[in-house]
Amino acid sequence: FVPRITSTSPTFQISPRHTLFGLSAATSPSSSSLSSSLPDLDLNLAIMKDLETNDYAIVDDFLSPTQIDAVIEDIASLRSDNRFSVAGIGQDKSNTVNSEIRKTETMFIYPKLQFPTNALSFLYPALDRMALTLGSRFQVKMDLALTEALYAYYPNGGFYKKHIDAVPSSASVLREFSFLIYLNKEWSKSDGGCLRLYTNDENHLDVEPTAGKLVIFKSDTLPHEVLETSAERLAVVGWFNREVTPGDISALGGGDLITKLPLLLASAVLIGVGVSML
Ligand SMILES: O=C(O)CCC(=O)C(=O)O
Ligand SMILES: [Fe+2]
Repeated sequence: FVPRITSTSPTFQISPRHTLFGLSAATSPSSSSLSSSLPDLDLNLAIMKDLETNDYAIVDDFLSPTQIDAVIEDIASLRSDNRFSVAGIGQDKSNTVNSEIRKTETMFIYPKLQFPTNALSFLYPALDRMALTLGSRFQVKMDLALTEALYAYYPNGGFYKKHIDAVPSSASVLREFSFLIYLNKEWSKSDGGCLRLYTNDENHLDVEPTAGKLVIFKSDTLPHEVLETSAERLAVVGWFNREVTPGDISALGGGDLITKLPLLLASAVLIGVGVSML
């Protein structure tokens, strides 16, 4: 039995209708005054149900237009300050750039920046709440100190080949949920760049990275890839990690996790670590 999210959650007590994890999504003009005064549990519940049944969930209007603009501005200004670097992939000891697997530029936004930008000051609390909500729904103890996230900029021609985010025998096994928030206004089908979710052996689902959309999926079960994009493609990409258990340490023979944990706490080195090609 998984408890229903109740109104005792502080997130929902103070939240207006159509608020997800503290971020106000676009409100429906047709909602009645009564329902607009109630917290919107159904939308949250729908996400949780989707995640439970399909291992993924998609919310089209997670960010408001103002929030979308704030994150886009943030990425533009951080890129012009040269805060982005070409992303590497591979095993941790040789986290070398392999453009055959992934072509993108990234900037870590976790561990949290000491002086959060305008966008990060609403993203950080929203992401923390999201991790806690998911943890309580799925009865997993999340460790917010281990949250990883980055801004990703895919240039024209960017892509990321099929992979899974949580790989056994590596510290990435702590990743419970992967999340993506897309920031691409005026996206058109001909731009390519879809997130392809391999929902089972025979089927896949292509998700367009349109502005404001949130995608959450189980990190260990859902292979996915970014199809080549012919337009610049912006995303917030991240992973909510669960607490380390003694079982993790013995399962990994101590080696991987013990050597990586201090690093993991100091900086999000898991990116590209243990992400295996399928
Ligand atoms: O940019 C995306 O849509 C997905 C990125 C991804 O899968 C990853 O960084 O692990
Ligand atoms: Fe991924």
